[in-house]
Amino acid sequence: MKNVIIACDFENKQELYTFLSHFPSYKPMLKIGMELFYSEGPDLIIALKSEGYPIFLDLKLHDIPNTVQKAMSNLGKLDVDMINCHAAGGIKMMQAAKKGLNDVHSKALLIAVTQLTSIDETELRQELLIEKPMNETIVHYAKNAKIAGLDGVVCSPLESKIIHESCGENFLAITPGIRLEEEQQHDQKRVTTPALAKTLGSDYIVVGRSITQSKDPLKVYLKMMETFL
Ligand SMILES: O=c1ccn([C@@H]2O[C@H](COP(=O)(O)O)[C@@H](O)[C@H]2O)c(=O)[nH]1
Repeated sequence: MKNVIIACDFENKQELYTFLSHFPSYKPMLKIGMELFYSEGPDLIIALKSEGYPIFLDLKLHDIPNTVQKAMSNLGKLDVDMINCHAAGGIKMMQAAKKGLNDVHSKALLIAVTQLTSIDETELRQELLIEKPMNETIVHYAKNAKIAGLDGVVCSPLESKIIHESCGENFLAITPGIRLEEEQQHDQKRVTTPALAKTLGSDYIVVGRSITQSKDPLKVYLKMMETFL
C-alpha cells in the first residue's frame, strides 16, 4: 500500500501537536525519529496510536544481535506499524531484530536502512572506505535484509527500481530524500521529487522539511499525496 509518511522531526510534543493542528480531519502516517522519541519517550507513541495515527518508529537500531533483539521486543509492544534497523549490522542482527518483534507478536513492518540518503559516492569511498559503487552496496544490503526475513529497506527513490529488480516487487522501498522542484536539499544528497519517486517505484515516500517547514503543511501534504499515489 503506497503512502506519504511525514517525518516529524520536532523537539517536543508541543511542537508536534501544533503541527498536527494543520490536519484537523486527516490521520497521516507519522514518522517519529530519535529527536522526538528521545525527548518524549514511549508515552508519545502510545498517545498517537490511541489517536489513530499510523506510526513508523525510525530509531535505526544498530548493535549486537542480543541487544537489538531485546530492544525490538520492547519497541514492538508499542504497536507501531513500521520500525527499522541498520542493514550494516549484518544478517544475524537483522534476524535478531525480527525475532524480537515476533516474540511480542508485533505486526510492524521491519525495514533495514541501506545507505543513508545524506551519503554520496564520494563519502562512501573516501570516508567509509566502501569501494563498491553506491547502487551495488545498496542492492547487497537489501538482499541481506531479504535473507534475514525483513519486509523492505530504506533507500533513496533513485534506488527503488533496482531494489525491486533484485529483491522482488513485494519487497518494500521506503524512500526519504524527497524534495520539490528547486527546493533546498539541506543535508540530503540523493534526492528526487515525489513524481520521480512514483515513476521509479517507491512504495512509501518519507517527507520531512518540505511539509513541516511549509507555511501550509496540509496543502503540501495533499499535493504530494495526489502526485505520489
Ligand atoms: O537514509 C535516510 C534514513 C532516514 N531519513 C529520515 O527521513 C527524514 C527526511 O527528512 P527531510 O526533512 O525530508 O530531509 C528524516 O527524519 C531522516 O531522519 C533520511 O533522511 N535518510
